[in-house]
Amino acid sequence: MLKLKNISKTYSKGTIKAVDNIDLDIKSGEIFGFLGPNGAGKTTTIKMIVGLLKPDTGQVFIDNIDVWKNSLEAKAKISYVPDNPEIYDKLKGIEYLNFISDMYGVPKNVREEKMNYYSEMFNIKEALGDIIGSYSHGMKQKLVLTSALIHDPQLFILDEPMVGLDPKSAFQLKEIMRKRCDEGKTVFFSTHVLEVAEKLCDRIAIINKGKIIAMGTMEELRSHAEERESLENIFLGLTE
Ligand SMILES: Nc1ncnc2c1ncn2[C@@H]1O[C@H](COP(=O)(O)OP(=O)(O)OP(=O)(O)O)[C@@H](O)[C@H]1O
Repeated sequence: MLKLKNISKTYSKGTIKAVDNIDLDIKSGEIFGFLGPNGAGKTTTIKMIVGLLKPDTGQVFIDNIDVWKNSLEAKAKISYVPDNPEIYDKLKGIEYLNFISDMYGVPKNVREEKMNYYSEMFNIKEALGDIIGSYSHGMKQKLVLTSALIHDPQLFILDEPMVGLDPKSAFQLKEIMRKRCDEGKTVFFSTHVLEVAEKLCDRIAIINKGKIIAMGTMEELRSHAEERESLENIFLGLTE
């Protein structure tokens, strides 16, 4: 469903190598966690996947479509929730949801059903008539999550999704992620919360200094880590 082939990205005229020749192959129905310390290259990788940053080298395929050659076709299959919900402060919540639904061509009856369902679940339904500028950080994040789920993407990409969510919303989001994968859809997310990755993910990749240094199921990661048991220990051992 998602394939990265030898992608690299440098910043500051090549002086900072943020992502260094990485490969990933994520299947439909997988929930895949992308872990790494601060500055490891997670956000840069995600931005290359969703078409916001052009890789210096390499290719990204979503459902066998090259993101940088057929970007509209590829983007129609995904939703992206960034780590910082910077959205149009002057719009009302409902206007933003309709705008995103229009972009994805979601029919009126379908969008209404999804908007109701997710905005009720995330407890923001009452606020949809207010302008986004009046929302808290968590409410903006929940609005972005709602908007990202309206067109029922085949690939759901989230950058640090648990940050800023209250425990109930974080629980609900984890349930949504798991359910989507059970339906054969794919979830790719970055996180610093190792317990979430450990409990939720089918597979995990650990990135450090732009390179993938470990990848596999929890079992596979454990088998390479001798007596180290928790993901926290494996992570600390690999990235120290
Ligand atoms: N716009 C930019 N200009 C220059 N350097 C950048 C830029 N964006 C990121 N970097 C650098 O690229 C490297 C990777 O950054 P990136 O944001 O991808 O890491 P990250 O794993 O998402 O980190 P964090 O967990 O702190 O969000 C870091 O060294 C960072 O300082």
